[in-house]
Amino acid sequence: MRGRTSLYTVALYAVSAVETLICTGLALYPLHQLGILGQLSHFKGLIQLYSLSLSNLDIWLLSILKNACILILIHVHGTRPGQEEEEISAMYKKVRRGIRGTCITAQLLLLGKATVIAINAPDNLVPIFMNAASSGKPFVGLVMMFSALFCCLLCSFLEGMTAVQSVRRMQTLSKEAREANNEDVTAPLLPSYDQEEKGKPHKEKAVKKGLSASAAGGNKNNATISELLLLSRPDAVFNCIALTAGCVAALCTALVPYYTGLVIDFASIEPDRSKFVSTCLILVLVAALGGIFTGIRGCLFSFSMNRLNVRLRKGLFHSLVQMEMAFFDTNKVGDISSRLSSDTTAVSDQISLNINVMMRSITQALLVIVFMLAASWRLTTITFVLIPLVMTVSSVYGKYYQKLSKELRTELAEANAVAEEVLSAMSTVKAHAAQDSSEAAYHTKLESYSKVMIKQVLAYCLFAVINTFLPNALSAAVLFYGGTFVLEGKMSPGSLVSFMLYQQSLSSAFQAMADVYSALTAAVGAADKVMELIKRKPEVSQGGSLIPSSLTGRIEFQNVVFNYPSRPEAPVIQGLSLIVNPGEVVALVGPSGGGKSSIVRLIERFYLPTSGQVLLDERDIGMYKNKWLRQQVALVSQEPVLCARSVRRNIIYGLEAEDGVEPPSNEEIEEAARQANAHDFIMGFPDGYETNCWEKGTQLSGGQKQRIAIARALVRKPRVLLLDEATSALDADSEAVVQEALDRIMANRTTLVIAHRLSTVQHADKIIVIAKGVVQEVGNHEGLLAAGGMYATLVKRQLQRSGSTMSFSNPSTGLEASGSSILGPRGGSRFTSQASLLNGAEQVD
Ligand SMILES: Nc1ncnc2c1ncn2[C@@H]1O[C@H](COP(=O)(O)OP(=O)(O)OP(=O)(O)O)[C@@H](O)[C@H]1O
Repeated sequence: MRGRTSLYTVALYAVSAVETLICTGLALYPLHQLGILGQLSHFKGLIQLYSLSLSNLDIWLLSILKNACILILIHVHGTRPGQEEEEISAMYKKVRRGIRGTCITAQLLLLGKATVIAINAPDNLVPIFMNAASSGKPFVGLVMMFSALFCCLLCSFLEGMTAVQSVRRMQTLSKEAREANNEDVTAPLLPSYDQEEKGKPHKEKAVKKGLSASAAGGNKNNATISELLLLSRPDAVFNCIALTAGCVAALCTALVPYYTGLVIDFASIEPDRSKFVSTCLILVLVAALGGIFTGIRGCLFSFSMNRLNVRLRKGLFHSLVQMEMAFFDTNKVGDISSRLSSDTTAVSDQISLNINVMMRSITQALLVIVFMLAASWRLTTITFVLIPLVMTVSSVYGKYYQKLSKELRTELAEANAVAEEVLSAMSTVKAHAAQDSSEAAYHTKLESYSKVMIKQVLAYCLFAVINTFLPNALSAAVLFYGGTFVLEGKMSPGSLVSFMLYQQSLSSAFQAMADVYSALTAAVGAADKVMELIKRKPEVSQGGSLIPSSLTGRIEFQNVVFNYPSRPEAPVIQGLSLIVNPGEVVALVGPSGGGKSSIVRLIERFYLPTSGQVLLDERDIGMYKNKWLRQQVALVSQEPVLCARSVRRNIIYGLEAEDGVEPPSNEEIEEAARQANAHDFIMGFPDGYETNCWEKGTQLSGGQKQRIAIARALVRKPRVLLLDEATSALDADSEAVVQEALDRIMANRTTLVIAHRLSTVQHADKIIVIAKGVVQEVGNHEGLLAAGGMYATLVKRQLQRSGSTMSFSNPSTGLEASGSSILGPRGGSRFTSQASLLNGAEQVD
């Protein structure tokens, strides 16, 4: 941050210093050459020198005034303290406007001077400079004047850019400092490094939040056009060859008007048949070469465009799969997939296509300018006065278009998210007859999208109108002055025709550049989001490098405090300490929202605790190598997600050769499936283990999916098993089969079970009752019933709700319970009760 701020400020000072030096040199050197520098010490002499028509003193003065204005604006006006946020923001806006206004005024004055010289300067220049030249001194007055003009013009552009960026940066820092301090602070435009440092963590936090980071934390992750161009670096070879081909093609294009002019002169002004024929042949040859090299250039650029597209998608996908879970809590899947599909294509297409056009246009423009200067420097100057106008229109439009483009993508992503949500939950939509409201929601989103799209279309129309008018106006002006020069005998008709063709060629080059600029700025809108994601570092690291030779499976929570990053104000776990000994089966029960699943997520390291530690075998869980940890700690969740691939590949998900591990053998896969009660039904499929599960396992029942998920966990031979309501979504029959498998696999493993059903938890070695992120009770089923606390109440409520005839003997609560199905041994038939601890819990809460 500090570097960037310093860079802008340093760049501003550097450009101002260079400009002052060059302009001073170019203003004083001619006077020195003429031996009249001494007159500068007299005020009268200075006025006289300034009035010389080819003097550069006015440019020098203008440059000094401009630099002074910009620096004064930043230092004096900008350091005034503001009271309110709006005041400060308005002040920065004023300063930026002032800087822009100063630069534009200077640029207009410079262009005005160039026009006046081009129209009025006599052919023999000013005698005084002619005398200097004839006296043998190497001095060309006009060239120096144009150098001074060009230098001042260029520097004013650079100063404008750096100064505005500098002010923007300062505004962001000032805002961050205010937010960090949460108190009224003065808002100097040139912040101290202290302020920058204060703003830093705040901004980093904002960036970490996700897709909306740039809105909160400035433009750190914003892709700039130069960043987009850098993305093409790996294709540098192809681009270089394409560029060379483009240069040759541009040279050929630039030669066409030249030979056209000669053909006209040899046909009419100085008739010469043989020269006429040979020039025509050369013209055809030049045109043919131009065509061939244009083809080579286009082909190579298209090739690199496709490579870039693939590279972008790979980079983005790589970045996405590394993201921590909190990222997916705050970013919609629709938005993310839109980045991956349309935005990457937009970026790569726009970049390569526009690099192609940009290179061609720049080369073409440079060559054409040389030819134009050779044909007529006056007409060239007039042509160039109008160019900044076109550029200004393009830049203003570009910014607006970029904003609209970003808005449009966001609207589209939102509409897609709604559609995706509805389509992926079609059964729920139909079951609730929510088709109409779903359609209405989608229509609303589409309407907002259409509104932005209409704005974008109108913006494009306006730009097209202006962009078409300006080149034609330019042609008319050039034709007028060119015609006058021909009438005055200063130019041949052939040269005027050549010049007009050059000018058209230049116009098309600039037009293309303007188009490229606006298209690139549109690509920046898409690239902003893509680059933001590619560059984003995951908040939860991929883990350490520890791979111990054995693992007992002891889990310990040491005073863990946790809240979800997306809801920092809502504590989920508050000072939780618990120990699960190796081989123990521990059940977590408690009211809904109490934090049970969050405990499992912390063990899985989907999230990091806010404070405290989660230990596995007395070491912080983050120290273990991620891949190894995922094999040792297996999770079976309530709704297992199967992928559109074979049953076999679903079972060994994450253990394939591409994952960098030795894939399990067929025997191991089948053994895992047998233990999960899945082998028989899998073999019942026509293709057995090669049967495709289709997207999200749509062709399998809930129980079948769950058993494949259990096999998936078992094939890893985990030491720790996490069962997060693994049977709660199943019907009684499926639950029976799945529960039987679970009972079997729990043996000899540390198992943490979350269950709402009494049948699942009552035989656990230890039952931990969690409510509001705090351990309320710990004990076994009988002990907790006897204690008559929250667990006993939960059980009581459950039995009442289920209408069960079962009764517990519970002296303290007075509950009478019986029923062999519930009280049966572990591994036995313990699944007949459909009563839910959750139901009871809701009332307890
Ligand atoms: N991804 C998330 N982002 C933000 N808050 C969350 C997230 N997941 C859960 N929560 C919140 O954390 C709290 C604890 O949720 P958790 O899923 O751990 O409860 P639970 O005890 O497992 O509940 P249940 O028994 O209903 O599954 C709840 O208030 C919930 O709203």
